[in-house]
Amino acid sequence: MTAVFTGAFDSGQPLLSVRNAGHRYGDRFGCRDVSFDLWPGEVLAVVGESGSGKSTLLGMLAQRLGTDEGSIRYRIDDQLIDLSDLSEREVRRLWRSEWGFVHQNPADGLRMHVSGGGNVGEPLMAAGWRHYGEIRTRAEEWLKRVEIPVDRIDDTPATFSGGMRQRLQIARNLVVSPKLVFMDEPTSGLDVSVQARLLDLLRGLVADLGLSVIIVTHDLAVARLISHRTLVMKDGAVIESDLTDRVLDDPHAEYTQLLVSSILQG
Ligand SMILES: Nc1ncnc2c1ncn2[C@@H]1O[C@H](COP(=O)(O)OP(=O)(O)OP(=O)(O)O)[C@@H](O)[C@H]1O
Repeated sequence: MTAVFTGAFDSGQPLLSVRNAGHRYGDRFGCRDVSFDLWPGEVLAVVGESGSGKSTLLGMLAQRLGTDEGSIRYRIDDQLIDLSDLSEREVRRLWRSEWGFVHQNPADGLRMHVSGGGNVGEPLMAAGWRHYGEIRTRAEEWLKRVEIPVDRIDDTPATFSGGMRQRLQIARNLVVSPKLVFMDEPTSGLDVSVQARLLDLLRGLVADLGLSVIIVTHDLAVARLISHRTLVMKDGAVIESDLTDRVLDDPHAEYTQLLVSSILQG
């Protein structure tokens, strides 16, 4: 079953607007001529085989890689602002209050020697929360929400299972109610049964919080389950993009047909 988009098209403007954007490594483009709009509450999957440019695109959107051509605009106070016009300080503010990034490897997004509760509480402190009791209460709520037993609150993620670590990383990202969350293969390091449970949880949270998400995955089943729309990449370019059901049930590009049929045969 695909996620059903009930998002806020009536909000007038997209949250993110990307036009002809590209990033170059030396004299070669890692991704090029990418254009799309992302709406509030919408989940966009970026799929394609290894080397197709998914990570480059995500890195560029998340301002970790430069935008060498085209533009990436983000809605701030009802205006679409070109992200390349923002200062580093303004981009840091977005990370503190409006953006999240869920890494494939939870260790890249967690502080492994800080307690589980501390990992969830830190972003709240960075956002200005000062009252210890309130921070702890909110951390407990989020541990429950991501199905981590609250009696593990003082344990470090180094003592958690892979699935628990990934759920903790999700809680750390979502506790400050971001608007836009980037996800880089968030389920791919996990066992299949753990993946299914995590995806289910993620899908529920994303819908409840009305998050906009850009999720990179090589797994079309993940795209099917969680995303409203899918971009298919090949050789750094977007070769097909549409509602996820349409792309997966009736792929137009020959490359997408191959991707889909290789999954069906696999
Ligand atoms: N740091 C880099 N320096 C030079 N070229 C790079 C660098 N990172 C990626 N590339 C090239 O950019 C292109 C896109 O790579 P990218 O990592 O974005 O693909 P991907 O779809 O994310 O692959 P994977 O699924 O394996 O992570 C590839 O040709 C790759 O070799």
